[in-house]
Amino acid sequence: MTEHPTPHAVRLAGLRKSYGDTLAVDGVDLEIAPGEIVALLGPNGAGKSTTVELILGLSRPDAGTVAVFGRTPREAVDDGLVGAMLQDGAMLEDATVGELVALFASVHRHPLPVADVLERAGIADLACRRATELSGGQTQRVRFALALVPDPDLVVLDEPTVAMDVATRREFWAAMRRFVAAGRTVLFATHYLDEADGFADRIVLLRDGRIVADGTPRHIKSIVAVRTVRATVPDLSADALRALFGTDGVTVDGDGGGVRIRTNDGDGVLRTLLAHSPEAHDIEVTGADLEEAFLSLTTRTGGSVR
Ligand SMILES: Nc1ncnc2c1ncn2[C@@H]1O[C@H](COP(=O)(O)OP(=O)(O)OP(=O)(O)O)[C@@H](O)[C@H]1O
Repeated sequence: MTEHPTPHAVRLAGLRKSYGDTLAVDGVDLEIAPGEIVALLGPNGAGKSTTVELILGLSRPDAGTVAVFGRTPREAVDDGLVGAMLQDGAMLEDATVGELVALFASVHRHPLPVADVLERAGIADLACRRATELSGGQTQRVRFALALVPDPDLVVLDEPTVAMDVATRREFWAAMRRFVAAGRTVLFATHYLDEADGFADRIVLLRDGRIVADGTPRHIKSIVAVRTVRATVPDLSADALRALFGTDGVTVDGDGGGVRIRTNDGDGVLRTLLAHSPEAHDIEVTGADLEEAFLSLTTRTGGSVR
């Protein structure tokens, strides 16, 4: 690992990027310390890929700055500090996997040995396969191998496990864990909440190009403290339920036959429900999982919940 004179692996300040009328990244400030494993989580169009591209220097911000280990993205990539795995990274169709890794290695100053890369990415058995003979999940793993070639201190991955089945996904994260054990920094964009929860030690939640939450998975869950209250409520109509609970931070689905209320205040909802519905029964209150927190955070109107 390279000794770095900066406390930040990644530092984004006031970052903005538009495409025409679309504000893809809208004032992002983010500092990632060396050794952190950070998930960029957000719905479609939240700005994850755009942020990743800016960090890698693949596009330039309209405003704000990007520093990677205190350097410009370009310098960091040229110095072999960054490995990237993008959603649509090019593959040479005529080359074998081994040849492709060797080709990548030939353009880096201090590459890992090809066999080492294949081993670390868990694809030694694919070395003689041509790119055209790979499944979607295998192609993803080859892209991961290419990201490891420079023996980078920072790995940036955009939706790395797309097209991987459950077993391949598990192997991928196991390979990733081995790779980061030496204190490397990882930033990955994902839709998969379970992956962010299971692999990252910090989740940065993006919505509409802005960071709406930033913290450990536990913190993300605690700041919204979402509870789901389910009940059969035969004596209240759907309208009456919405009138009772349809305030900020509470969503009501279903009707009296089977209602589901998502709220930050489970106790309050329960008290109100019992006060207004003597016939309410089959009441069940469940705690937040990250999916609930995510839905709550990404559908809430208004400001940030940092
Ligand atoms: N090259 C581009 N040209 C025009 N608009 C773009 C371009 N790239 C992204 N956008 C727009 O910018 C916004 C952010 O897109 P981005 O791909 O960064 O989001 P994302 O969170 O990665 O989404 P997804 O999960 O669907 O990949 C979207 O509204 C998208 O349509």
